[in-house]
Amino acid sequence: MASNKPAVAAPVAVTSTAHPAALAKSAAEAHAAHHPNNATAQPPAAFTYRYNSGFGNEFATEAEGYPGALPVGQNTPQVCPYGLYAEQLSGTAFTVGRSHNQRSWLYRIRPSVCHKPFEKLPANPRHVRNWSDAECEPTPNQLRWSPFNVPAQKEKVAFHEGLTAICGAGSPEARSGIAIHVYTASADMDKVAMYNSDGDYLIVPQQGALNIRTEMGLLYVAPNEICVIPRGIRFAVRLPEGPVRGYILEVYSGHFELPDLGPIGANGLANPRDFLYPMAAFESDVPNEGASYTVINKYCNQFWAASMDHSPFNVVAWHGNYAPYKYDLSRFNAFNTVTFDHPDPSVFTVLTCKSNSPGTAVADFVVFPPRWAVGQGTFRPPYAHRNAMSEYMGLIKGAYEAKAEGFVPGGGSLHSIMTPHGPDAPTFQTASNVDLAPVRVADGTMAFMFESCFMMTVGKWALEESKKVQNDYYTHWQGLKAHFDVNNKEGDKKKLKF
Ligand SMILES: O=C(O)Cc1cc(O)ccc1O
Ligand SMILES: [Fe+2]
Repeated sequence: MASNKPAVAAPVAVTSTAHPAALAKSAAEAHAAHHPNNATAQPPAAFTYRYNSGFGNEFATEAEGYPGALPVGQNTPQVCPYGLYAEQLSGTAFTVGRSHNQRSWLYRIRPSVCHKPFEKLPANPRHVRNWSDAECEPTPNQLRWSPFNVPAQKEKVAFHEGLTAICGAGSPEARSGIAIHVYTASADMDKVAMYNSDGDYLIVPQQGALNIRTEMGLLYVAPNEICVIPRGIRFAVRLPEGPVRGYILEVYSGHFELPDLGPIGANGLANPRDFLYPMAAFESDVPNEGASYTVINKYCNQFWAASMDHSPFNVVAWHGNYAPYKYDLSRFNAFNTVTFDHPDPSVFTVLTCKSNSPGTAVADFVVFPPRWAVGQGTFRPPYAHRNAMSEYMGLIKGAYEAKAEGFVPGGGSLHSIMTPHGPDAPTFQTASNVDLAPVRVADGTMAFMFESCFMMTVGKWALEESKKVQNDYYTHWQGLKAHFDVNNKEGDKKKLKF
């Protein structure tokens, strides 16, 4: 969350065509030694990625070559440096308390208002206008999806065209609820920008890196990294490595923040300094006069388009604490038991979007990273359970510790409120018999969960038309046999067979 101490963050990269991990070779090597699963790809040299670091910091940044583009000591001078326009982007109500207030000041070639009227785009069967529609199904069944197909290059599906709503609840109108999407794409957003009026997007690439141009600058986000594009910020996605697939968590209220650490102390889980924010960069390859740009807006879950005769990525300098950011999941500093029993998965929370009910999240983003398992006398995989929260899970790579098969990278599962689930029969069998030496678990794996207090319905396309729902999912638990023997009154363990 926003720090109470507004401090201008030190840049982590002044000029680089490289990923921050490549900033200092020795540092990168040291990192790689401790984070063996960090397979973050290097971005192409054609783009320059420059970041500041520190979650929720107050940043001040000017595009390279335009020193002094930020006004000094005031936000709205009579005439801004370089003849730029000053524009405020508010991420919270003006009057929100200082610790949670978010806004940025953008200094741009022309203000955002210079566009033609928006026109509504035709309805798309992969979108959901209203999660309470009769065709969205609330279901108490365990649901699992096989991976959605990634379009071929020649199909030319851009990121904004490949958005597919899976499940959700509530509405942007009421500023209450969430949506979970999958995206698949095979083409760059070319002269097209998008923004979401409905809420924040937390994007989890699963296949293929994303080059995301935002109003605040460029982000390179590879699988095993995530990014957050807050409400209203315009962005365009390019695909430097070809076709992509990934997941999106959208929250209709609030913003993501780091979870409180309680007794853990001042450090651990996702550390604030590992969050990277773009430095100012504007689009120089598009002439600002005579160019044609389309801006797509998701507004109350409907898509609209407006044209502009210049690039919306025309911010030469900005300052503030409302901006997109990225985070490398291999930096997650996991905590777990060093004695016994399986802790609740909240111990792996990367980011949370709080509701007004203390301790109950609109949505948590939780990961299951590679780590050591050392619990003694313990059934180590996730336990059988029924939850007061909804659990959507996805897999970036590898294999998830509670599921022997069927849950594959790019696939997903939904276990709704009070829907029973847990380790499948083969996992139970193996984990009940395994030797409890310290072992590495989930090496080469990254599973995640979007956990939410909302009771979600499932979109018609995701449930039926996609044909990706695994109808035999429930059978994976049917092999869980009763071991209780009514005649074994002494509870003699030796008589138990697993
Ligand atoms: O259902 C799941 O696999 C997610 C999960 C993991 C875990 O370690 C404990 C509880 C839980 O819901
Ligand atoms: Fe669960």
